[in-house]
Amino acid sequence: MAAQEAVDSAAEIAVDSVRDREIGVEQDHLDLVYRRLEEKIHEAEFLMNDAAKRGHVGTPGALAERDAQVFRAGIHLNRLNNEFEDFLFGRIDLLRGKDGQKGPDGAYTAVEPAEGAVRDDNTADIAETLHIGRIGVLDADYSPMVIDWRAPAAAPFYRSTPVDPGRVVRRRVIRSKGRKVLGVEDDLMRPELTAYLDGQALPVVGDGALMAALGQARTHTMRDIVASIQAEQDLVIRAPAASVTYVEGGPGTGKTAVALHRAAYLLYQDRRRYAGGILIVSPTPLLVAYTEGVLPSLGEEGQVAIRAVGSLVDGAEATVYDAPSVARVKGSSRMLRVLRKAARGALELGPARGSAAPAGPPTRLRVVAFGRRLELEGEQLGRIRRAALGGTAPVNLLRPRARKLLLDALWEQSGAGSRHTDPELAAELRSSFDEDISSEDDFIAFLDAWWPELTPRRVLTAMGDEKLLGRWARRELNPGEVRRIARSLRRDALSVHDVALLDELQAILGTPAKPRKKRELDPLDQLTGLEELMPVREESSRERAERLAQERTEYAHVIVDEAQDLTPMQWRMIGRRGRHATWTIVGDPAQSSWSDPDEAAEARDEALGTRPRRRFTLTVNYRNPSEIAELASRVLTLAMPGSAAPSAVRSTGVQPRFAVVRGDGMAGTVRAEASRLLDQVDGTVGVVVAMQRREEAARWLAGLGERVVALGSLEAKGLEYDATVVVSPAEIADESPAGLRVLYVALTRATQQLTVVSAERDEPDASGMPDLLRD
Ligand SMILES: Nc1ncnc2c1ncn2[C@@H]1O[C@H](COP(=O)(O)OP(=O)(O)OP(=O)(O)O)[C@@H](O)[C@H]1O
Repeated sequence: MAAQEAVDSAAEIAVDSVRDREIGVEQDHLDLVYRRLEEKIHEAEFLMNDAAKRGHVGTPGALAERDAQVFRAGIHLNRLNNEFEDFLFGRIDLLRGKDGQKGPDGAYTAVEPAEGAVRDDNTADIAETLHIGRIGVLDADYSPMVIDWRAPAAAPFYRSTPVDPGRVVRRRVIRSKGRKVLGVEDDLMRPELTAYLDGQALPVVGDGALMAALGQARTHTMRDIVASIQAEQDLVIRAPAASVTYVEGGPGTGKTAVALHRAAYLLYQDRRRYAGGILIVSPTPLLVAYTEGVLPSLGEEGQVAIRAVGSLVDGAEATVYDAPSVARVKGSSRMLRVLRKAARGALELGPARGSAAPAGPPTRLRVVAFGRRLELEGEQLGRIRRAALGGTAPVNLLRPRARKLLLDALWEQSGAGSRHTDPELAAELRSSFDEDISSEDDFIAFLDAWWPELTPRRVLTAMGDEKLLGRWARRELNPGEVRRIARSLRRDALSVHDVALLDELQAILGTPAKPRKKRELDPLDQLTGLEELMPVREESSRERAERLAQERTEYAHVIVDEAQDLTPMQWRMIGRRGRHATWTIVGDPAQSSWSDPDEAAEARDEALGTRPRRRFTLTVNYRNPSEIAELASRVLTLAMPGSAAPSAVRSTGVQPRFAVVRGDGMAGTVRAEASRLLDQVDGTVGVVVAMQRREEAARWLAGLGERVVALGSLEAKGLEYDATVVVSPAEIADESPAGLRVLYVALTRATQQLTVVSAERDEPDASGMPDLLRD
């Protein structure tokens, strides 16, 4: 026994010394890279100082040049400073390549080994070593010291697998913090080979980087996966941007991670094109907050807007949830016809409350022309309104047409047209008639009240009146639906579905062209003309991102995460933001909380038009251990018979735990289970309950600290925790028509441990397992 221990400990010491040596090798390289980076920072600072000096010259040309230099140097400095932290993370050791050509990044381009690179006795020499990082760094001779992870030469780091290794022999992930290398993890892509580097056998350290990454404790923010992107994910990230890239995959297959890395890749690959902005649409503000840090960690911030689907309309923010029966109607494309009717109907309500004009629609137009009184009323006005609304333009933009039709009717009533036979004279008279009437106060007041400028909010509020909505929705909704929708629109706050309705209304109403506001100038600058030459204050990248997000209504590329949840009305809203865009759509039909997937698919296809689709499927579950994945797959079988769950990449040996609510009630049981998990894991614990219990669940957990959160089932979308407590599967499943799929989402959030708490309605068996989860 003692002898065996001595052998084991000798082996451990040997492994440790190889590890230390290899860490030292990478440390040497990192030191060199830092030295080079410091030189570059000095260069950038010199550029900035030099540019500042030129500012004293004062000619417009020198100032413009100074601005350009400061801008470039500022970007450079910013990137270098930001990306110093943990920016070198990978290395590949490669066999000699087929073509012997170097690509633009200084690395050899061939993916396949040259003939003879592997000798007959299965030995080979390493011909090239590449380091991969968040940015590329060249040495003074333009040889690559670090290759940007998005460059073509870095692709083998991600693509190579033991099945299809290409030139890669060893793939190494380097863990570093600031200037210090902390560890290395190797994967051998050609384990059958004995490879030599500089005459020495190639050492191998660790059990592989992926497992190390997956086992880490979770925090409340997502980490990038740049060091361990897997081959099937890499294919999606680097897929050409053309048309529509469609990615499906079960829970935990990395869809969100892939979507974020793809945004960074697209920017790297064609920054000019994506200056038009990339929009990432996320289902909830929680998921936005969870994923927000990933792009900055990849060195990208300014061009990408991540927005929750309930925050896509400026000035509107979804803060409440609709009951499933209300959501089902509001999200459906039936609402389109209701909104068109409502937008037209709301014209008849007269001026907005609070405006100077008398309340209610005016019934009579009275003006004086050629010394006589002209009047339009009743049916005549109704006819004119209907004729004006026959136009195809948005309702607010039809106002000039309505004005013209009113003037036509008044002109006809005046009889002046028949008094002049000379067409030129008649036209002149008509134009001065129009001008006189249009500037009359009575006419202006009438038009404002009779064809008020409508805002989406005003129409939506009007739809809260059950009688009016009943009239506008007569052909589309039944009386029960009208009652429920009207009631939901009478509350102060908006739901995610209301936001899509507002956006649709904006499209139906249109925005009348406003005169452009002139920028206010400092009077002194105006006198000296200095204003033109002053450089604009530099924005921080966050300010810039916010400004772009506000100014922008259309994007060059749109990425939709959790696309399976979008309703037809939401697809229309997002479609308007990407009319000329290329798209990446990421989703999993099995996790859809929308009750009519076919209708949503139709709306999606309409939003995407006829652009060709490129489809990818992700097949490996990186989040859940097999023990949790197996349990969740039972619900998948109920929710979507015949569909396959992704295969879990690891197992922990810890089975899900089943607890049953007993004497002390649900609050006590859930609190006790959450506390237990807090003791067992280092990271976060999520407690998922039916939507109706969200608030009480937060109270159950009061005082347990920040590592634990309570979530409604719909809020859990896309998030993950070290451990989860899923409370009453039956309650979650019964809450909506898509309840089983929502339960599937809830059960697939944990990276380590899952506890299921059952109440009476779950019909638990003797072991506490609820009916829905039994095999
Ligand atoms: N290649 C990888 N290396 C390391 N971690 C990975 C990798 N791919 C995915 N992960 C991790 O797996 C987890 C799940 O990823 P992600 O949330 O992107 O999956 P998803 O497909 O969007 O899941 P869901 O559909 O359930 O929301 C995350 O913690 C992510 O960091």
